[in-house]
Amino acid sequence: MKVAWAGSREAFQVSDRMAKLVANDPVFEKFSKPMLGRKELFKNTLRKAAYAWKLINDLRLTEEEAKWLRHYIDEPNYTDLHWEMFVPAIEGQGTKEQKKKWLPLAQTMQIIGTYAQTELGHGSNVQGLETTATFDRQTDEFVMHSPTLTSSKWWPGGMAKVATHAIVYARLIIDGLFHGVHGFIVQLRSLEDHSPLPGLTLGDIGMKFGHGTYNTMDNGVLRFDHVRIPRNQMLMRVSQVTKEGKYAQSDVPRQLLYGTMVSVRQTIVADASKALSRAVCIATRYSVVRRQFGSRNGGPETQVIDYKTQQSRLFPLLASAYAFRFVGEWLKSLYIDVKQRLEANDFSTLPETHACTAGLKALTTAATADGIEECRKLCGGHGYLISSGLPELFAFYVPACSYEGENVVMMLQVARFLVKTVSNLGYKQPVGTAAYLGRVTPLLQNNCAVQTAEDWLNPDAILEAFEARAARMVIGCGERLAMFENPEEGFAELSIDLVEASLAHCQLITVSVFIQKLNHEIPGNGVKRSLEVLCYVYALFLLHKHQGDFLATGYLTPKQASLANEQLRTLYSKVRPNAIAFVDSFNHMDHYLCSVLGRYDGNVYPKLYEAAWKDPLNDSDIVDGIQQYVQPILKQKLHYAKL
Ligand SMILES: CC/C=C\C/C=C\C/C=C\C/C=C\C=C\C(=O)SCCNC(=O)CCNC(=O)[C@H](O)C(C)(C)COP(=O)(O)OP(=O)(O)OC[C@H]1O[C@@H](n2cnc3c(N)ncnc32)[C@H](O)[C@@H]1OP(=O)(O)O
Ligand SMILES: Cc1cc2nc3c(=O)[nH]c(=O)nc-3n(C[C@H](O)[C@H](O)[C@H](O)COP(=O)(O)OP(=O)(O)OC[C@H]3O[C@@H](n4cnc5c(N)ncnc54)[C@H](O)[C@@H]3O)c2cc1C
Repeated sequence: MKVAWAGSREAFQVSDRMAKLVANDPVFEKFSKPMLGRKELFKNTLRKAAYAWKLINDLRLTEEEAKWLRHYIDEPNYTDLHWEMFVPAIEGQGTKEQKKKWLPLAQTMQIIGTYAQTELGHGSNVQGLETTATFDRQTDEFVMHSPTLTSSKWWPGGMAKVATHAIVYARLIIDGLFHGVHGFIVQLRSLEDHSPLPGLTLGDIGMKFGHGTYNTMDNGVLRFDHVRIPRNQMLMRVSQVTKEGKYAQSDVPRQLLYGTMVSVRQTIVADASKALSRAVCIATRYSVVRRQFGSRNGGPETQVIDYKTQQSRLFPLLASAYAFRFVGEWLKSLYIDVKQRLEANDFSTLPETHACTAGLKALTTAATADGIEECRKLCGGHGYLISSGLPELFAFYVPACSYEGENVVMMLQVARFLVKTVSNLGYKQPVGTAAYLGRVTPLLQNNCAVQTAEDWLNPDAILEAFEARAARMVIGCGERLAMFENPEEGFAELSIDLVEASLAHCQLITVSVFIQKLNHEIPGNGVKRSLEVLCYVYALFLLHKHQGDFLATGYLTPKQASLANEQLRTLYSKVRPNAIAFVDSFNHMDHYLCSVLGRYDGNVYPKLYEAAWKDPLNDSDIVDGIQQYVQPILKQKLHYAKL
């Protein structure tokens, strides 16, 4: 099961080796992080990042190994932006000459980059960005400027104190004419003494939600006061500006300017399963240790995992972790394919890839953020302690619902893709994840054939149910949209329904990828049979949660919906004996979990007791402030006390 989770034996070995390397190196200790102030926290992260870079070089780690190493260090920092956004932006949007000049510098970290797109006034609406890049023909330069307060770049990670360079997105102006938003490579700091270059205002945007997690990152603010950069620092794969000031667009679609976001959204989907599996591992292990009620004849109380209600909250999350792992893997292969096509100037699959990365990013991050919080509640009161590992994990994870495309905005992008697919149905056969929309007649006409709870243990029945629900919701939206004279007005008016239809489409993708994985990629019977149970749990849980959709579209009868729920209850009993094996298969080490409740050895209570004594308040019996502020209250005889 560990190999099935990792994707291959080799993938398991790489990840396992890097997890151990990090766990066994005292430099990467992280239990004390919550006690550090912001400056110490930040410096500590700089120290770890520098040490990690040394290890990567000394041990000659591969790119894959380096990624795992950074992952297990488990502290957001400037290197994330450098490797995941700055470098890919140059790779995807730079010309051959630009790549030749900038990539070697970036790949050896002689320069450190960030991705400066979002501004104080605009994040989602990229075309609304206000920073300007005005071409000056006399000097063959662009003049970068922040004309308003709201045009201040705001949020880019690593920008406040570390990055030496940034890809800055700005409106291109030539001879007073706007030519849309483009990316520019801008140097931010001196490579000698790290001071900000003239004309730039740089700073940190302030503390963020949680304590020891995202505050390790220096998210920054940046303002330009007429800063000049050479013309050849505009990323020119998509559009070019000549030294005469002529603007030209190549055959490459404009959307490629957004290509870095597609790449990172794919990574975020692949990472969702890491965060969810971590929370589920903690909650499952603790639910086996924790006992409440049910003692008979002085025997032990019931393990809380044996309560059906606990199972009904926990096991769908366990199943979701596996579903997200597999859909993340699938999306990665889709992305690798599109990347190769883009390099060869084949842009045909870009719209579908954009819809998949946007929609699955929204689906997986929302479910993971909610799932982590549910896991905290599944651990009762102790889940609220920092030492449970869950509050910090939640604080770290929850911004994923906003960054790299706010989730609702992303679902609306999926809706645009679906509406377009439906409106082209007459003359263009949909393919890939939208292929089912090419079979609308049977999907709209046939109803569910399930008659018993056992009938739900059938991948074909499940797939057809999810396809019919999505098709009916999408087609329904299409029909209602057609009633509007102005399609954009219609889209805005129906946006709530469109987001729900997009969610149905994305859930269909996750369910069908899970089934596909079982049918074609899991060898042997033992692992396959166990995963099958989780696959059914995932699908029937979604069906139960969204039964309103399935009933309202007329595909299911109330009786069939209730049979699905009956089957789900039975499935929970089948998950229970393997619950610990399922979470052990994630291969998460105690260092990575950073949770007293989720310890591999289950030794929760003594360690929880021990951890409490490490709190700085327990350094002495009488702490600073008691004599000054508490003793006087005790000693004074105040007015009301006399009455
Ligand atoms: C660094 C990360 C490391 C590891 C990952 C793990 C953890 C992450 C850790 C930390 C996070 C750190 C960094 C976070 C960074 C950021 O957040 S960077 C900023 C990200 N910003 C956004 O995501 C902005 C969201 N907005 C947009 O993407 C777009 O503007 C839009 C809302 C999608 C589209 O806007 P609009 O409606 O105005 O449309 P147009 O711009 O006119 O688009 C027209 C057509 O193009 C299609 N389109 C849009 N985007 C894309 C795309 N990316 N690829 C392909 N096609 C695209 C759009 O659908 C339209 O199509 P049409 O309808 O067919 O014409
Ligand atoms: C931790 C973190 C790290 C970040 N790192 C970076 C970085 O490195 N570089 C960078 O450039 N940016 C970064 N960002 C910024 C991030 O990309 C944006 O915050 C994100 O894209 C969301 O945009 P917004 O803040 O403008 O949200 P808004 O769009 O203002 O969202 C506010 C609300 O409006 C709704 N809304 C907006 N538009 C629509 C619409 N058309 N229809 C319906 N509802 C709508 C949204 O659903 C949401 O509920 C980071 C943000 C965070 C939190």
